[in-house]
Amino acid sequence: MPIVTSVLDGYNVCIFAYGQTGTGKTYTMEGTPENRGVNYRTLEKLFTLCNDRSSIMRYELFVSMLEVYNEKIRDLLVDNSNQPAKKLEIKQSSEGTQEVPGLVEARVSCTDEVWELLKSGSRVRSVGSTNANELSSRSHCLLRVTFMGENLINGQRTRSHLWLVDLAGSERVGRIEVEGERLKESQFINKSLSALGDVISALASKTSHIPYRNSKLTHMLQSSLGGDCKTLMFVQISPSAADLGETLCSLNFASRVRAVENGTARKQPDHAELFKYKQLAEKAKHDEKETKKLQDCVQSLQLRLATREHFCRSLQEKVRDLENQLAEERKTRLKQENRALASISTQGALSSLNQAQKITADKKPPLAPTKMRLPLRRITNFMTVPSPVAPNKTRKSILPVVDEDRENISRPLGTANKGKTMLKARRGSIAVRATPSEASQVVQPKRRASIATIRPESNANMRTPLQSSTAQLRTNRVMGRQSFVWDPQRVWRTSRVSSPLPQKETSGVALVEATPVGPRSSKFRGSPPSQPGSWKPKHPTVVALQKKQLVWSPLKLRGLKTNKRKSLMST
Ligand SMILES: Nc1ncnc2c1ncn2[C@@H]1O[C@H](COP(=O)(O)OP(=O)(O)OP(=O)(O)O)[C@@H](O)[C@H]1O
Repeated sequence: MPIVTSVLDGYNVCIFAYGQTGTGKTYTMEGTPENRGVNYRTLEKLFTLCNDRSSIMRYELFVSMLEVYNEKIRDLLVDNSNQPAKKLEIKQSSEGTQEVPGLVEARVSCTDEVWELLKSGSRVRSVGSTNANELSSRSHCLLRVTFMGENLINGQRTRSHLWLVDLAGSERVGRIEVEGERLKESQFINKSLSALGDVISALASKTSHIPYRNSKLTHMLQSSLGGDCKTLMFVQISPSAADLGETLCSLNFASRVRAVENGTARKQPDHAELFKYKQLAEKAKHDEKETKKLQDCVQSLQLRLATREHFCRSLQEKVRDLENQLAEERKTRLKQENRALASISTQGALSSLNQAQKITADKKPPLAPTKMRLPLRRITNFMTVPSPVAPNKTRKSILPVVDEDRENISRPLGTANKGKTMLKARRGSIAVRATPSEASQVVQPKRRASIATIRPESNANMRTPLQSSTAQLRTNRVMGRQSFVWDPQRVWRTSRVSSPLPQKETSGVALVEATPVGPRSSKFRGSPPSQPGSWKPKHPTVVALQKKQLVWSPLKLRGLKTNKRKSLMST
């Protein structure tokens, strides 16, 4: 049987018996133990072929058996004697095949197992007694054998079905004289066979619509009748001349079936395997989409990273520029500080040299300057009267200082002068202390301005122009030379040189008036001792002009010498 071999090759095969009732359809399909029917022989042949191909192919066989009785599907392999029959429905799978969910599929490995199953199913099948057949089949019996094949060489899998169908016999209701339940069964049988005839006619005429769903039988055999399967039909006819009409009908039906061309049969791949491959393909597609999304995300992150790197590079360049600028500014400032220190050291050296010369001349030990000094500022003949109130640091320094340790304080003229009311020429030294911010930037020596004045200590209300000027400067925060600007952060230190002039209270004013006031006044203004030798200035540069009662300064001394020369030359 070549058609049976096709099942093992992966083709769907359908073998069914059609004919008048009592003509031997069941006998042909099932047979007897002595004369095996098509079902047994087919399965026997298939098992033989499976054994022959065992080195190449591996098969698994599953047997299902059902009947369509009165347009109802019933599983014949279920022992439902004690339970009501479970209702089964035909469903179309995703692969386009018709499946009956819940149908028993018994795995068989040999012919004997199949035979036992067929016998058990046949016992359950609905039969009835009619005038034509004592054990007439009142239903369509369908035996489905599923073959799961796997090629051991290439791994190809197939899943094919073999349908072995024993149709109920067509019969004339009036002739067989059935009533009641048998009449109803005959009507359903004739209706389903008529639907089968319509499907065959539609398939033969190649119409667009094939009425498969007009009956459970045609619906179940849809893929076997009009699909890509191989179909074989047995036509059972009666040899009796009385059944000539039914015989002609059966032959006409067989002629239509023979005219049906379904096209080339195709191998049926394992749909489960195909479904698995489909799932793998869908998963690969999904993974590809995810990969594309991740690639887009990575690309956007790379763009953001590149943007941030560019921004960081620009910031680093800015920082580098600022560092270079800061370094240049530091260099410039360092140069300026070096220049300032050099000039200060030069001036300090000159002043020290002058002081050393004078000390040598006076044979006095030089005063050891404890701190670096700037050139003495120009001293004006204005001196402010210290205010009795506001005891701040600056004002305190203006008050008469009696500390003998202060280097700029003139020594007292004698103990006899203590307690006497007399005008004393005083010199105020104003020291400037650099603010912390300035000290951190530029190292500048403490500045000191020496101011000589004469002020009667007894009368604090009297003010000389110098005092008024000092007061005014204190108010205006401007003091000394024009280039000397008052800085509140600095501390002024004034020291006074007591004037040795024993003058009256009003003589201070006269003395001050007699003091030459010019744009270039001497740096130190003090009163010389009243008697030569009685007073010796502590500071060598401070010389008081006693006779003229003027504040003495080296510059003035130089000017006086020049004027004396000029006057001598003129005389
Ligand atoms: N070729 C045959 N050789 C011997 N007996 C046969 C043969 N064909 C049929 N019979 C006998 O005829 C009787 C009816 O046969 P069978 O039941 O197979 O008919 P049927 O077509 O299936 O009827 P129904 O359609 O009503 O089921 C049976 O008793 C069977 O043994």
